[in-house]
Amino acid sequence: MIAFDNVAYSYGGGELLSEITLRLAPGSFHFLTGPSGAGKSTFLKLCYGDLMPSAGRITLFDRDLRSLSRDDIALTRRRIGMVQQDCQFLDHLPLAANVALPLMVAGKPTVPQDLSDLLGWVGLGQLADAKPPSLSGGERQRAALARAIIIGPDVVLADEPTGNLDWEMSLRLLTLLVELNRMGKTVLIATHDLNLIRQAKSLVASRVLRISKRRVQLAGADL
Ligand SMILES: Nc1ncnc2c1ncn2[C@@H]1O[C@H](COP(=O)(O)OP(=O)(O)OP(=O)(O)O)[C@@H](O)[C@H]1O
Repeated sequence: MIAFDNVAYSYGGGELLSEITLRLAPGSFHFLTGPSGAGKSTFLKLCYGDLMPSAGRITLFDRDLRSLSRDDIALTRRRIGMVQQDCQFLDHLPLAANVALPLMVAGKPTVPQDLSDLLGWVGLGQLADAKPPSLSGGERQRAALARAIIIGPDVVLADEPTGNLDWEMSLRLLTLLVELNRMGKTVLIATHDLNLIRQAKSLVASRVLRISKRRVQLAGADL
């Protein structure tokens, strides 16, 4: 689904990520952890085709990222839902319109019942008409998740989705991501919150990737 073969990445100075070889299998659930500045967001951007590797090969849905045109990358991204660290919204549009935006961009119709079901699923049914500035951090994150999945991606990438949330809201968000995984979606969550990772172990069979010394490796049972 997403495969890295001996991938390296550099923003121009020394290598930030080196010799990364891994596969995210369909239906798998991964955490990505590591200290601040280790390259978690960078890794997700590589998975999203937002950055090109400096060396090695990234394959998205069996196609080499380098061989994809801009249009191909845009199409490929419809199969990958990304929840950004600082989820941005169009503040003048109601929440429902913000969540439905990817459909509009993709030239697909918005089915009101589907949109309403999705907002209900993330617990924002009552806030469909609210403007983004009035939302709490947890509401924004759940809105960002709804927006990331409205187009029906196969993969969901989430960058520190619980970064500013209290524990109860973090668990709620984690539960939604676990439910998505049970629906068959491949999930990758970048987080420095080891408690969240420990909590997830009772909910889902997950693997933990850790960035250490520029490499991405499977973490052991020492978390
Ligand atoms: N566009 C960029 N240009 C140059 N350097 C960058 C750029 N984006 C990130 N970096 C640097 O790359 C390193 C890794 O950043 P990244 O955001 O991927 O780390 P992270 O593990 O997600 O950190 P955090 O947990 O703090 O979000 C940092 O030192 C950062 O300053």
